[in-house]
Amino acid sequence: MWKGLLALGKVLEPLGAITSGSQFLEPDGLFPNHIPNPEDKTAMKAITKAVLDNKADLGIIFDTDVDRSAAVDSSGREFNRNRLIALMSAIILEEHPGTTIVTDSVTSDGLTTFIEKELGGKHHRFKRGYKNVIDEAIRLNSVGEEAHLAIETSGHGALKENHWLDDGAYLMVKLLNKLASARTSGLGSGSKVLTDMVEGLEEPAVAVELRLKIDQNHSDLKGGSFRDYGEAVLKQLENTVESNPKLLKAPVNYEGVRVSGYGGWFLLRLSLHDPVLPLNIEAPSNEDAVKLAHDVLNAVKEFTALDTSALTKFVGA
Ligand SMILES: O=P(O)(O)OC[C@H]1O[C@H](O)[C@H](O)[C@@H](O)[C@@H]1O
Repeated sequence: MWKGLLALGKVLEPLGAITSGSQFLEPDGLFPNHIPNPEDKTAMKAITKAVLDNKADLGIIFDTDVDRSAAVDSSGREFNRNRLIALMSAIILEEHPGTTIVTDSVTSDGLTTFIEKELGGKHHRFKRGYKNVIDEAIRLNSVGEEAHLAIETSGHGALKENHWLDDGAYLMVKLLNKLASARTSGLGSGSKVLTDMVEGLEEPAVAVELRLKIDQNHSDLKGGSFRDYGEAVLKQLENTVESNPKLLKAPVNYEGVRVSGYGGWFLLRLSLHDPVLPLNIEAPSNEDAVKLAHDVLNAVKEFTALDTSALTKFVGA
């Protein structure tokens, strides 16, 4: 948070920005206001409210060490998760036409269509983890595929021009540059220029993440590791998907099991750090999301060390 203060004092105010509506600037390790995470709904609600209450042009939110960020436009629309990636892709693809955008694995199908069909770039959906996406972008460049942006739905992002530093503040500076140049070239003030850049992005009606815990002390692990157990769950799901004509496994996928069906998709994968299988589902309606969840539940329900209660609740809802 102190870096956020630094950004306000050293960058925004000398540039003439009015920052008086800013909030929660006092560092407090107990995080009394909300979880310091730009993916968190309460955090985004707080910044959105501040933007609307203060009639601000733009809201900017960071995590504590400023490597994750998100923004809010003057109408209260969020630039986080897929929308932030879409916006950053639009900016980077103006500067580097045709370049590859590297993202994490939980990005939406709509984002791929937007990057490839609307912006003329290439979407390389890789693995979760900021280090994974950055290393992959560096690797692509080293084998002759140009990539300038590596970014996660978590709000972590890195640019080639910024030496691949995982730097949420730099992403926000790119947005501010865009605002400033739009104003100078008479394209109007305020954040509309940014909002217009993501206009063609299709967003799902339903997007959920359910995190299914593996009980490491459960006898069903038979003394094995939670990773082995998680892999067995994924294998079982993969086999079930292959025998279900309504489901289609993603032809290119770098982690977990990603599947399309009922107009939406799901991804079940192992968490990077925890004994957890995060399940992301996106669908055009709640009914379709429940159908996808149902198919996952049916495939994994025999794994007794896996806590499927969140999934059962979602299916029953
Ligand atoms: O795999 P998960 O449990 O969802 O966690 C994934 C996240 O882990 C850490 O927080 C990393 O810094 C992020 O880059 C990553 O996205």
